[in-house]
Amino acid sequence: MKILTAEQLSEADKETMKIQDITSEELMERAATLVFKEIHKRLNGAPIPIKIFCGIGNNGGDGLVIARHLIQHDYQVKVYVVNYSDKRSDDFLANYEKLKEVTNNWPELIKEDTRFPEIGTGDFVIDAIFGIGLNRPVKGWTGDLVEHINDSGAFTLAIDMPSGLFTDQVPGEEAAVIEADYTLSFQNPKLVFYLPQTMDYSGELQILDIGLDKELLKSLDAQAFLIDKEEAAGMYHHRRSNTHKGDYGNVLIMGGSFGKIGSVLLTATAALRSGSGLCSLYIPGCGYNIVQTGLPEAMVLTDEDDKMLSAYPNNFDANVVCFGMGVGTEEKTKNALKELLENFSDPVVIDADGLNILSKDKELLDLLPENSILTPHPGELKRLIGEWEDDFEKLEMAKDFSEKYKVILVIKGAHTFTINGKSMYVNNSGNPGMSTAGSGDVLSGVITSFLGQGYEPVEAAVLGVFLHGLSGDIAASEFGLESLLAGDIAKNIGRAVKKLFERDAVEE
Ligand SMILES: NC(=O)C1=CN([C@@H]2O[C@H](COP(=O)(O)OP(=O)(O)OC[C@H]3O[C@@H](n4cnc5c(N)ncnc54)[C@H](OP(=O)(O)O)[C@@H]3O)[C@@H](O)[C@H]2O)[C@@H](O)CC1
Ligand SMILES: Nc1ncnc2c1ncn2[C@@H]1O[C@H](COP(=O)(O)OP(=O)(O)O)[C@@H](O)[C@H]1O
Ligand SMILES: [K+]
Repeated sequence: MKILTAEQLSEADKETMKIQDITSEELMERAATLVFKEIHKRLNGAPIPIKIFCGIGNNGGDGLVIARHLIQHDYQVKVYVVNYSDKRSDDFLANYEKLKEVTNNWPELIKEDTRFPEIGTGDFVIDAIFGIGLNRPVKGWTGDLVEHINDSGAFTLAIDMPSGLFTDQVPGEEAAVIEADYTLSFQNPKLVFYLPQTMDYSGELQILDIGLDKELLKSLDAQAFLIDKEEAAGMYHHRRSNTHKGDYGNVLIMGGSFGKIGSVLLTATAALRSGSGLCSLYIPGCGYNIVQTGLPEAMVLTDEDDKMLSAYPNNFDANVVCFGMGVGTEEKTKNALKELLENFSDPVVIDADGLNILSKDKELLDLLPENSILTPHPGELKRLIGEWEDDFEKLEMAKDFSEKYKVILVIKGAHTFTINGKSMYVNNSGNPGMSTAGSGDVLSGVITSFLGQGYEPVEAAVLGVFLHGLSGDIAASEFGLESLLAGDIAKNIGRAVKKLFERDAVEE
């Protein structure tokens, strides 16, 4: 799904009104009625005190429409108008009038000197204060109200955006932002829902299709692409019957050092579980017995050094090479990476200490074959591209780096970002159980495997990241978050591929 900017979305609102010949009030009615239906489906008439905080713009207008429908369905509703300005929008005013038709219990006005209403932990708060029209940080008494809502402990549902959250910048330290438990956002996801600095504000997320014109949306350039099951399934190459192992890649994984041989084993297991036809490992001598015993399906070549990598096996005929897990950053090992980059012209996958070696000796970056894939976690990324002020600057710096060196960056995290020049892909699978030693090694194996099987490099990265996360989700559902081991992610890749083509119960 496309991630769009606030400007694109409000433009799409306007264009849709023309194309569908509807008023903005009708579009608001449609959008907010969908929200009401979602609430009604879950509350099912329960007599919970509902407190709706409405701004005076169109986000507040949504809140008034939701209030009207809830009141008409006999819910216990109290509406507050947060009067941060006198410039009430037309659709706000129209819906304010309509609300009067269904209740005598008029909205209570909250102004600068008003005592804030008490909010109990058992209340259900609807945040319709600000949406995508926010244009400056929320401070002063409106900020105090936002903090009052946050401190209440009540379940908070944000409409379109948690109030105070911008779509295109990180709120400053002083700014107040609603910490929503759930966000129902209109039409398309917004980038801030997925960035480490801002993702916590939106809580659980649901995107509502409010029927903006499909052709129009198709024509817009995405700020980024959100990768879910549907997008991943579209990238997957089905295996044909008339094939043999030679058709599925011959991957070489160079990694490990004394005490860190397990990392290579995880990468190789993941590569074979992801469908590689042939998988060989190049490791220091000390790992030979461990790897041959741990993974009989893999072939093993050893370096002349017993404890670390010191060379690249130039006579080995692999179609893709992955370098870096557990290798350390010794000078000898740097030479091994240099030899690899000087002798191998197809895209490579570089992970972990391979990245740290590149960061220490940036001249090596110029040797990277075009479309190579680099898989840093945030610490490795900082060493590679330098410090950033905030997540938006990080993404710009990463795009510049990707363009300069013609490489694909896979920035790992709760939502992994794959950056290919100006294009960004945001992963939407995975769970915190995957924050465990070795899960990055598994990811390198999955990506390397797809690259070896002939996927376009960016697809190998994006699909690899998605399946790695989905496999982690399957493993977590079996073992629980705490018990999840990196090896469980590798083991479940096949189930993840099958799941790509299963219909979920909610979709039926
Ligand atoms: N037909 C449509 O378009 C549809 C729109 N929809 C809904 O509309 C929402 C967007 O509505 P919107 O554009 O009216 O902006 P909104 O978020 O309500 O805020 C604007 C107000 O906030 C003010 N303001 C800003 N920052 C401030 C601050 N820090 N502190 C204080 N004030 C501040 C700003 O004031 P000003 O800058 O003018 O002084 C202005 O008054 C969107 O998220 C969705 O929910 C849906 O119904 C679908 C159809
Ligand atoms: N909270 C999380 N939600 C989703 N995925 C996660 C989470 N934490 C970690 N991951 C994934 O697990 C992997 C961790 O990689 P990395 O930090 O390199 O671990 P290691 O170095 O131990 O192998 C990444 O693919 C990351 O996206
Ligand atoms: K809101």
